[in-house]
Amino acid sequence: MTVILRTSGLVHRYPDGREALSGVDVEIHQGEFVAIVGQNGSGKTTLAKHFNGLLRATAGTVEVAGELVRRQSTVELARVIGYCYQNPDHQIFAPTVRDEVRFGPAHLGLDETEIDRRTEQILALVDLLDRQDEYPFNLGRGERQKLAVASVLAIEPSVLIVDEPTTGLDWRGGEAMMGLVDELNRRSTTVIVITHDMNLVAEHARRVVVMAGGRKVGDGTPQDVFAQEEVMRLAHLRPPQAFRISQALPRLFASPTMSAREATGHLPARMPGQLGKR
Ligand SMILES: Nc1ncnc2c1ncn2[C@@H]1O[C@H](COP(=O)(O)OP(=O)(O)OP(=O)(O)O)[C@@H](O)[C@H]1O
Repeated sequence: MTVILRTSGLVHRYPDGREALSGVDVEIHQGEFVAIVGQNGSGKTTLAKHFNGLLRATAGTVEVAGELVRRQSTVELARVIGYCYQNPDHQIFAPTVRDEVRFGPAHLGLDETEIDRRTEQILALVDLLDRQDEYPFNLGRGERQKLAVASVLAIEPSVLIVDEPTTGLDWRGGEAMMGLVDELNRRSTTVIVITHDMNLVAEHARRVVVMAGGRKVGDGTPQDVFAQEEVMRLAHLRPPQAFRISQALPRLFASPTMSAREATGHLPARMPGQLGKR
């Protein structure tokens, strides 16, 4: 599989001296669906912002599509990497939904027919075609999030990075957003999702990179990573409930006196002498 993103010994120090990344090595292949997880401040966003050149490495290297990022212009990088920020309202600026989507391809210098073709196709994909003349801030939160993704997709990037895709959305909005992201990944877009949501990881990602204190502490399939107690402890993460139940069932059958709450790790297991005390 072709490597589309690679960091080697990536260190990032912010101007105030804080070291947010302390030597991160990661490789992402074309077509993957990767979740980057970790608690607040673990370095997820700092890492992702090196992929679109928004941040520059203090030390180490970042390569996008086989070329060092520092040798590529932001326009070149924008063709490969689409970045959707956590809050769509920080991204949206145009007077209409249509103009918002047209901006990216126009900035790339595409001709009008191609811009029109992409705009229509993508607005249809995110179900906003009949709202294209509206002021974007008249849309609901979920629709604004879809618009923010649409405006990135219009550039047809090979890699889509979505920071906390379901934050601020209700259950239906979250499902619609992740349905869209899944669909893009099926159509060969590489997807990187930055998230705290372990259910989302279990349901959608095929690989998970775990960050803690500016370092990569885990990397593997969700099943493998959730089972690594030390990694989960270092990152202060808890596997999703469905995973805990699937792990607990064999223990529950092996030890009929153990309660389901104990088996899934909700409470410490009772010591033999404490049976029946709770
Ligand atoms: N502009 C900045 N200036 C100084 N320090 C920063 C800046 N942005 C982030 N940091 C610090 O760098 C560290 C990593 O932050 P980062 O935002 O990458 O973490 P994160 O894992 O994405 O967190 P969250 O889940 O809260 O978004 C944190 O300690 C944070 O306070």
